[in-house]
Amino acid sequence: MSHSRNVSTASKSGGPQVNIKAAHHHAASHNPLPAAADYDTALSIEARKYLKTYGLTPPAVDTYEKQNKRALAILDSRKTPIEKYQYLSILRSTNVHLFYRLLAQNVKELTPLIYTPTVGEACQRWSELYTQPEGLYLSFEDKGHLHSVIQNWPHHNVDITVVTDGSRILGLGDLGINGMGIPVGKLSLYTACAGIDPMRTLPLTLDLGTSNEAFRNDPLYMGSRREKVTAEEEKDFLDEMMAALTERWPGIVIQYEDFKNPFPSLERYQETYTMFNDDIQGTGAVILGGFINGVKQSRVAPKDQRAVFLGAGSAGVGVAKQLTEFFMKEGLSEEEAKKRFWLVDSQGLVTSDRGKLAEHKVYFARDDNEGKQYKSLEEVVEYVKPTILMGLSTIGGAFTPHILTRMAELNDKPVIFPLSNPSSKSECTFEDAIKYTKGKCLFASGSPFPTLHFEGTDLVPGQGNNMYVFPGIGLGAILSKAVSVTQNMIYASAEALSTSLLPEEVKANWLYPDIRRIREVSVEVTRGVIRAAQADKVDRELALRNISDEELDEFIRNRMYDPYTEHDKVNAELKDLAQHVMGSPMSPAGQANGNGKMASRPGTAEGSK
Ligand SMILES: NC(=O)c1ccc[n+]([C@@H]2O[C@H](COP(=O)([O-])OP(=O)(O)OC[C@H]3O[C@@H](n4cnc5c(N)ncnc54)[C@H](O)[C@@H]3O)[C@@H](O)[C@H]2O)c1
Ligand SMILES: O=C(O)C[C@H](O)C(=O)O
Ligand SMILES: [Mg+2]
Repeated sequence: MSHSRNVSTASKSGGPQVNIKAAHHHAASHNPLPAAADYDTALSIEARKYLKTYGLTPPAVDTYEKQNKRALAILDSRKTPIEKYQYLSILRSTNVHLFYRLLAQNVKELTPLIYTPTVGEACQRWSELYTQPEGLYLSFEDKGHLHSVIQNWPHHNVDITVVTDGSRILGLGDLGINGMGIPVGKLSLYTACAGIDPMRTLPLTLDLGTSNEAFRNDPLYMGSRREKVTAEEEKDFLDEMMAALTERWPGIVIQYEDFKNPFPSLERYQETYTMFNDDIQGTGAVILGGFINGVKQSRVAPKDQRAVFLGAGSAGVGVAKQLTEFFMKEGLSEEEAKKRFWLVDSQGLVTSDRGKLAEHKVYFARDDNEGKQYKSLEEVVEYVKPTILMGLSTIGGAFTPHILTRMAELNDKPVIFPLSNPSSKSECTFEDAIKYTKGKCLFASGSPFPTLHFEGTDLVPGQGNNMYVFPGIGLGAILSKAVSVTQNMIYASAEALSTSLLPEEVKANWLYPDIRRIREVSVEVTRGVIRAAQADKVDRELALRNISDEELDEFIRNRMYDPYTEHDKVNAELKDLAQHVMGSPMSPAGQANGNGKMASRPGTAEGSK
């Protein structure tokens, strides 16, 4: 991600410096997609003249501080989370650097607005609230021509895409093309958390029909009104899409997100493409990362753990598989390890004698139930007497006061992880978990909950959300130029996350590091992922093999997009350029070469990184 082709400008006293590369691109192509800072009020007067935007923004040159202050005040004046979400979306598309500067300074406060829980409502209302393009839509009708639709994406370089078919958006069901909020949101987190260049990301939503009848009948719905295509049709479509994406961008990393049944495509593509499934693998890794720290605190040995999972879907099975691998590394045989898990779905305890099971549930099906079937979670808890309760069921409130109380009777430190998103689907709140376990539980939830004052202390809830790992998995795959994303790379992300806590975070019994440190945490996760790629020999950036961990960390940091320092790096180039093109000091645009036209500017076109 060298920025050598960029140009930027700076105020003379070391004030804001603003990238004008994409502005040029924008002016040339009228690209309405997120573009850098074209009309940034922090642009110097010289830059505005150079860009011919002089006069199109208010005369004063803003500092970053003023911009932040103004944006936060506007945000504050918007009353509802969705209004704040809308303002932030507009900010991202009109001044991408300001958006990420704001996010960098307020990551804890703004993440719930750009991501879960607010993104859930944004998706439910996407077609109602739609105002601007933010990603690429591929329709089933485009089959046979996906390659040419993909050519329409206006940015020449893409490092990573997040793709959904909208069929299982958070715990909100099939939202069809309204699911676009998820790729957009996840990629914002990629930039905020791991410094992936926002101009090199592709939010991608597939319109393969929807099983959501209300949407199909909604006049405002912006997707096709067909029923969801068959699994076979979807497979053919995805085959074409994978080939077309990698044809245009050979190094692209492809993250699958929020597909109703993502197991077949993970199996089909994971060895031939640089791809992973975030709901199975990212979730598995993030929960393992927190769990490793939880085990240390609960002091229950793996062989004595008894984990009840409410929800046996992509996330439930993904997490159970990841914990199984951990138990095996801790000395259990595979058979012993998988016996530590009791999965419960909408039919009750998953047993091998209860009738035909979906393929992904077979591995964990119990065969020691002696013919008895357990339907409710309460029954299962009484039967199993678990040490761990995981929620990946999409059923808000499923961890009832009675169940939470029981968990505290059974354990000194019960692990209570209500992981379903958004907040309305969380199996319990932080407050209830603390109240009914009398403050004993080790807690993490998928969506954020506020700090709680309990018996004289402030308790901070852990957030077991895959946003702690997927940014580092993606960046690690990009920087190592991995040909595939291996299971060891996923596992390494969990280990790196678990060891990323500061001594004071460990002392405070946190399971996850402070989200405000996410960029540093992502450096550690990225390093772990790169080292695992090297061990598995799937890396193609061979020079990284022989450098020390410290050097690798430095390399990773240097490759991260930083909305503050981005422009420092290229500032010198602008000065050179200004002299080369127009003489110095810069003269107003339009007078540059005496004929009313700008001279051609070397190094400003996209496509040469
Ligand atoms: N915290 C995170 O990082 C994270 C990551 C991925 C998914 N999730 C959340 O996990 C939830 C599930 O995601 P998924 O991809 O596994 O979905 P999925 O549709 O694949 O699985 C849902 C599971 O819940 C079960 N279920 C539904 N109703 C139930 C009921 N009444 N009682 C018991 N089980 C019931 C289903 O049978 C199924 O096994 C979603 O809310 C999602 O937002 C959270
Ligand atoms: O999107 C999230 O916040 C986590 C996860 O990927 C989910 O599907 O819920
Ligand atoms: Mg997801």
